[in-house]
Amino acid sequence: MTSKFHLAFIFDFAADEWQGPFGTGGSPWDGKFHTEVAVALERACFDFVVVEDKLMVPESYGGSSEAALSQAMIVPKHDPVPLAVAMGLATSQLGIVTTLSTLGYPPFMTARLASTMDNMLGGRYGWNIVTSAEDLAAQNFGLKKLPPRQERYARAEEYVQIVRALFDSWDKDAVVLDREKGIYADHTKVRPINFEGTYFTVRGPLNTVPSPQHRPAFVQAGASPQGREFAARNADSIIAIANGPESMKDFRDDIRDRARKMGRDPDEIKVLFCVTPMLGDTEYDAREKQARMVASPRFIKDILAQMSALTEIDFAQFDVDQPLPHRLETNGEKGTLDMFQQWGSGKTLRELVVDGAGGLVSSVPLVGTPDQVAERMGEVMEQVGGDGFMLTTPLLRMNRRYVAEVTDGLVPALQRRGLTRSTYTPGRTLRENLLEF
Ligand SMILES: Cc1cc2nc3c(=O)[nH]c(=O)nc-3n(C[C@H](O)[C@H](O)[C@H](O)COP(=O)(O)O)c2cc1C
Repeated sequence: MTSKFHLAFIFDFAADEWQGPFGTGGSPWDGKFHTEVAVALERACFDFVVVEDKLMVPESYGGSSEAALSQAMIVPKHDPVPLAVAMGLATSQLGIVTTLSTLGYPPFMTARLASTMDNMLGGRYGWNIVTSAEDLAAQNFGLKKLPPRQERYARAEEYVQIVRALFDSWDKDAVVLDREKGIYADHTKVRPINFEGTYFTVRGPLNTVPSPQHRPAFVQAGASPQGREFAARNADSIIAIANGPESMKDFRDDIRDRARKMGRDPDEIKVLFCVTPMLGDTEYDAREKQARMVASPRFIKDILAQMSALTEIDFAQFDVDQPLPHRLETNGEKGTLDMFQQWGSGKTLRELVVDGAGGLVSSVPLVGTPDQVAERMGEVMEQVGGDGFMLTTPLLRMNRRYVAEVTDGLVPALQRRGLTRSTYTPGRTLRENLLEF
């Protein structure tokens, strides 16, 4: 019998599927559409939603921003934190995770923002820790180039150490609210951290009250050896991509081994694999939908433009009907690139896109009726060993129909099989929900 597994969802505060027949018009900028999605995810008992983020306008595909801007791909994108407030106030149990880059925010501001959010959301906030992966982003923060991965993660380790120390700069019981003695906070329970490291100097203490989780949940998506090491040390949940059940199992086992060696209980880390279910009333319907999507010339171009944005490699330079001329390397999102290029397979670029028909982040194909897909998800989790899935769409574009297929078709089918949560325990924090099974 498969034990329960966790569900999360990742989207960005960007245009919906604005050109499709079920899009919502392409202007979700008041946050209401995404908030409505968060409410639907809570109804389906998802553990959390992640708001992805990037800090640049891509110019890698064809050496121009045209592909990104004309198709609303990765950009325009609004800041995730105000959206997280709106989503948090419209829900009461769903975890809300926002991406904050260690490149863009000083650690004091991240700690302050995370503590404020966790207070406002009653212990449901999480931070998706990213180091950013683009020269174009680095150039928005005073750098000429993105530092090499090794250095980005060394800096991120120091950064997280500071953020943790800032949360601990207030004892849990520092706020006493003693009306008789006239004491709001006990100053002996609040101390500077006086941190001096290689990259940062931070005095502290934090100037917010301790939050319900004290340390909000940490989410991370490292794929390289450095990224995995960082995630195994720090994350409560890891966003992962892999190539089928065997590679999913290898990834999870690797993270758990690394965590064990660091003295952590591996069960404290929930590895959630990205999938992009394609659902239909019948299996034929679902397969037809998938075939229509991959046959569209726009889909091929959009996937390649997205790949260019994430890796800063110009995929417009390659013939789509030939194999890639050599193995590609990037200082950007290497895991995504390696999975995509399947080096040695001899496949043409078009075949690589069609192969990854679930998009760049699909760990295992899930095409069929809600019952078929639910059954398959259960089998895959059984093979992998746990912990759950991170649902999304091939190009991060959403419409209401897709959300309803997931929350009102797939999730009930999972729940009928006892595979996913069908209630929340009231009052639990995001981290407690993750640790429940
Ligand atoms: C599903 C998924 C979502 C991600 N979301 C973001 C994001 O919002 N912002 C970002 O800068 N990087 C994001 N990343 C990139 C990761 O943080 C990480 O850099 C990447 O997976 C490569 O791993 P590495 O840093 O160990 O090479 C995401 C990666 C994946 C697989």
